[in-house]
This record gives sequence, C-alpha cells and structure tokens, in this order.
Amino acid sequence: MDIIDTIKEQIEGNPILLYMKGSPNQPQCGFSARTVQAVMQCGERFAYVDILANPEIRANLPKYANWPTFPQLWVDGELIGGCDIVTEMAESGELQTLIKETAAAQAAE
Ligand SMILES: N[C@@H](CCC(=O)N[C@@H](CS)C(=O)NCC(=O)O)C(=O)O
Ligand code: FES
Repeated sequence: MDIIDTIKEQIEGNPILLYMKGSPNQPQCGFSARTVQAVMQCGERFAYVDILANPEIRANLPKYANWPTFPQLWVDGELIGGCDIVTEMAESGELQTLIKETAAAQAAE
C-alpha cells in the first residue's frame, strides 16, 4: 500500500492516535514522553505509532500533516498538535474534555 494511504487508514481508523518516538511505556524522546503522559492521564484507550520503527511514516507524515515534528496527536481525523499544544491543553483541562468526548462517542457507535 502507498504510504499516504497507510497514514490515512491509521488516522481514519483510530479516533485517538498518537504518533510518537518510542512507545507509551518507553518513550524515546522527552517531547514524546511529556505528550504521552498527558494523553495517558485522560484515562482512555488510544492508539499509537512508533515513528522510529516506521521510518517511512516519519519521512512522509510531516508533509501530509503540514506539521514538521513529532509527536503528533490526532483526534477524530484532525491534527491537534505536538508537545507544546497538548501539554497546554492538558493544563487547561481542554485535553481531558476532548479525549473523554471522543472515547464516549466511539463507545456509543
Ligand atoms: N515544539 C515541538 C517539539 C517537538 C520537536 O521539536 N520534535 C523534533 C525532535 S524529537 C522532531 O520531531 N524532529 C523531526 C524528526 O525527528 O523526525 C512540539 O511542541 O511538539
Ligand atoms: S529525539 Fe532529540 S529532541 Fe526528540
């Protein structure tokens, strides 16, 4: 499959999706560590892709997303942002609301 199709499929198939370096239990960069921590604190299930293990995604997602760096949090098919945005949203409580609403909508499907 074309790498862009793979990316689209991941984004469309996973309402809460984090592209990160490493895994939630073993993040390989401080930015990914802080971001995954914020997402985990919301207490809902989420998908992740380790871009260090997927160099093609690392090379192509920034163009597709129009966002140059990792991590990238995608919710409901939309890019929310990276570490700065996600941690700010966690501090304001906005992230919890967004994640909870998305998880509840998915459960109701
Ligand atoms: N300010 C960024 C920090 C993230 C960042 O600078 N990421 C870099 C270093 S981990 C990156 O993804 N570089 C491109 C790459 O490694 O492919 C954010 O809010 O997410
Ligand atoms: S891997 Fe060096 S800053 Fe993220």
